[in-house]
Amino acid sequence: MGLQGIRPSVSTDPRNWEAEAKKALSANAFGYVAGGAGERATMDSNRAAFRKWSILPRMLQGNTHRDLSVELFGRKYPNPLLMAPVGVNKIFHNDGEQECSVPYIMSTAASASIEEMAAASDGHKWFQLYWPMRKDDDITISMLQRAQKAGVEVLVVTLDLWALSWRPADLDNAYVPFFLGIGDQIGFSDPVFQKKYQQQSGKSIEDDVRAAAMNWEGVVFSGEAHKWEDLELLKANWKGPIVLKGIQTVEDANLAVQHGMDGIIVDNHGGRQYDGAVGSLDMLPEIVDAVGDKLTVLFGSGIRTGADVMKAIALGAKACLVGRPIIYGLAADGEAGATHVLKCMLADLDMNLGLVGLTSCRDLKRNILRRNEGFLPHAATSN
Ligand SMILES: Cc1cc2nc3c(=O)[nH]c(=O)nc-3n(C[C@H](O)[C@H](O)[C@H](O)COP(=O)(O)O)c2cc1C
Ligand SMILES: O=C(O)C(=O)c1ccccc1
Repeated sequence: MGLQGIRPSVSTDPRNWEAEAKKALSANAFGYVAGGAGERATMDSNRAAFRKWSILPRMLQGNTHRDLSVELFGRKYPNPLLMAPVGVNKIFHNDGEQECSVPYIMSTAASASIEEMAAASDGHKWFQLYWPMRKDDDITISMLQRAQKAGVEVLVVTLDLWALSWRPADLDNAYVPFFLGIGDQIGFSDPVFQKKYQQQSGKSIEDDVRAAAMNWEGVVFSGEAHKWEDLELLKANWKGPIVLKGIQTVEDANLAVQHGMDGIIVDNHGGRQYDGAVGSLDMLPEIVDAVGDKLTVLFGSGIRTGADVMKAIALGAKACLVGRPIIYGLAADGEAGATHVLKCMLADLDMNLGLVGLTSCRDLKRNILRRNEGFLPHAATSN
């Protein structure tokens, strides 16, 4: 469209998306999406980690046509991007959850029920679990059964948010969207939760949505941590691949293998959960070296450009999760804006892959990268 003189309604430059979302959102909603834990040092490390690697471009490769497809858990995907699970989507735009050629990992904290999201999607379906404590195993099992019935193929279990972190932006704004009942639809529509809540409180959810929201948050973010052995419950109640989200060390990656997991997502929640930590991409190579031939390694946190995707895949990830950029697009222009951001990232990936001489995601190996020692070309920091 740019070549026909039509300016896009949302920028094509990944560095502008956050600012465009800021213009469109309330200060509370913007603080929630753009914010992170503590002084956001983990967020900065996530971006800086990409600058430690540079791509080696090759010429005269005859690679006019490129193939971005990848295979995950025995199924083919048209490209290596996945929409990261993102909760409370309704605070960013009324369109809430949306659909395009990139699979959407439905969040437990989504603004719609599992059944509604599944009905709106004709592609591969993934579901991300915020995992209730053992006293609420019946609710966990109910959510898994609903997801399975709705046609979900892959279960993603998020490990790094069993309690909400210290997030100064939200604390200063006194803003907790899910206490207002936003992002609680999966709980509110769950028959086992409904029954338990009625028995405990003598009330129905509609009687007092705020009280029900507090109760549901107590179920999913109780502040109590699970143990590795607890994964047996999920294995016994899920037919299909299970992927652990939030792995950042070789030790935990090895434990995921020992506990029979099918995949891991090397991801630190986009720096939203703990501060002063290592950049997610910094940990990818050694984790892939340890477990890459035993389970599927996916990557997330800090992905903004096609080059970022190339680096993560060259370092051994099979696909990449994109979080905030899609929400920024959603905020700026609803479903069209979210789709625009994804299309920009895919076009950037395709052109960049081609112009450095590659034909397919399968060509993305470590030998296309050079590690930058010492000088690092500017590490972008967030707002
Ligand atoms: C507003 C927002 C809500 C999120 N909600 C969830 C969620 O419900 N479940 C989850 O596993 N991760 C959640 N995440 C984390 C993302 O799935 C992902 O790990 C992170 O955004 C990746 O980093 P990036 O934003 O730098 O791409 C959320 C992230 C954001 C920005
Ligand atoms: O904000 C988040 O990072 C997140 O994962 C979340 C947690 C609870 C509700 C919505 C999103």
